[in-house]
Amino acid sequence: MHRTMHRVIAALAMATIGLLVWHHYGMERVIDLTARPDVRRDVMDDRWMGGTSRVTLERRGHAMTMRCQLARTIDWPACKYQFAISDTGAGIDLSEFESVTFDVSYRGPGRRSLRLMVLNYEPDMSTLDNPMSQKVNEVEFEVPASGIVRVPLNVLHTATWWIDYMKVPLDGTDMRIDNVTRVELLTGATSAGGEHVIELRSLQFHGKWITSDEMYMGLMAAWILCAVSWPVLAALQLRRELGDSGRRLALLGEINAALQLEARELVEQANTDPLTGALNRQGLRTALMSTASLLASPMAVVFADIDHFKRVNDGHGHDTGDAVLRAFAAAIHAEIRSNDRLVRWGGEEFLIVCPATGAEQARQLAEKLRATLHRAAWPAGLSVTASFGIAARAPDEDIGAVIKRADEALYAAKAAGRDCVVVDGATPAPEAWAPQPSGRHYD
Ligand SMILES: Nc1nc2c(ncn2[C@@H]2O[C@H](COP(=O)(O)OP(=O)(O)OP(=O)(O)O)[C@@H](O)[C@H]2O)c(=O)[nH]1
Repeated sequence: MHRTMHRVIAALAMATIGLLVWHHYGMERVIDLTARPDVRRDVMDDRWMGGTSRVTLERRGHAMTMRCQLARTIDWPACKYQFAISDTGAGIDLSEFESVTFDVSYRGPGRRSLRLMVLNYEPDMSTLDNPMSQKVNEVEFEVPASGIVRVPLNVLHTATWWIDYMKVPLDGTDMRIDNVTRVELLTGATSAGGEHVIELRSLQFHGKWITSDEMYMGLMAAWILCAVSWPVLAALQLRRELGDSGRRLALLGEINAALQLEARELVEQANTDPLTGALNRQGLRTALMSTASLLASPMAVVFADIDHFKRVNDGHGHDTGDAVLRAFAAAIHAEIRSNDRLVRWGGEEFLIVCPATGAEQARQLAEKLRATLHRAAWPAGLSVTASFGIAARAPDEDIGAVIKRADEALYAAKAAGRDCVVVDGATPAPEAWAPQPSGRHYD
């Protein structure tokens, strides 16, 4: 943003300098009365006022030559060029013009002077039926024998004879050239009698397309706008940046939350057996490390192993075997407490870690599970039983050692004929030798 503003200021500075130079040396607007097709050009002598001067006109292209036999037989004898711009009262605005130039040659007796009259139509005092009612602004100036004369327009003044004639109040006597309908160039007021030959090659009004005042006002407005807009733009930029960083923060928050969720899911996946949803060995390790109460005495471990599971796979296919494993884990999960942990130890072998549980309680749990398996409905109409080995943890005993003892008890249960519960170091409960349940069994 700052770079943009610097560029704007540099551009504005260059535009300012360029405009000032251009305004000073160029930007010129010219109205050429000797060339404009809508201007009627003519000459006139003083016979209409009772004088006896005589005038003739020769034209050569845009150049005009007025031959005037000036006769001083009246008070104000004169010959003149007349440039009629408008007969309707709708003239041209010369108020923004600065000067008028005459490319002229003058041959004649006495002083070489000319009078410029600029007639301004002002609706509050001028009427179309009386040409004299237009305000007469005039100035008299010396001219060389031949050359260009430049007359500044601000030396024009309202003719006193016209003010007298029109009886204009004081506040209406200011020089105005904002609605010029006629321009006249006359012989001087005191020109000597005799022949005056005046060749006029051009009569041009010069001004600028933009007045100095307009230009300075415009430049000032541009600089003020620039100065005011700087802090406003800076504030807007700041707001946009704040909004952007807010949005970035929100996005980062969302990404963070998604990553956390993903990380949680990954941890869960790493700790869970995908087939049964039970913990895997890594899951048990994590649970033991994060939940100290799991090992609080008394605690027991129950090993459960599906009997003759190989026959399920062999007889009904691996998919049915998987379904049995899922149903087995679900049946056990439904029976254990929420603070017990079910772990798939491998294959068809499961471990139940039971905190705050003694050997007898664990045995009762295993019996309950055994009965549940008997009652459960299994895929493909199968009957599924399991053998259970139990070990209770001695104070300060390593968990690995407890699991090993439970495994040995399980081995004993298998050896004892399966579908029974064996407690490590204890005589298996009488139910361990209970008769086989009815229904299909793989023996
Ligand atoms: N469908 C399926 N079978 C599995 C999976 N993991 C292990 N098994 C099978 O489980 C069977 C285990 O067989 P064994 O170790 O002989 O045990 P068993 O047939 O249950 O016999 P006992 O334990 O002595 O009653 C093997 O055939 C393994 O292929 C599993 O994820 N899905």
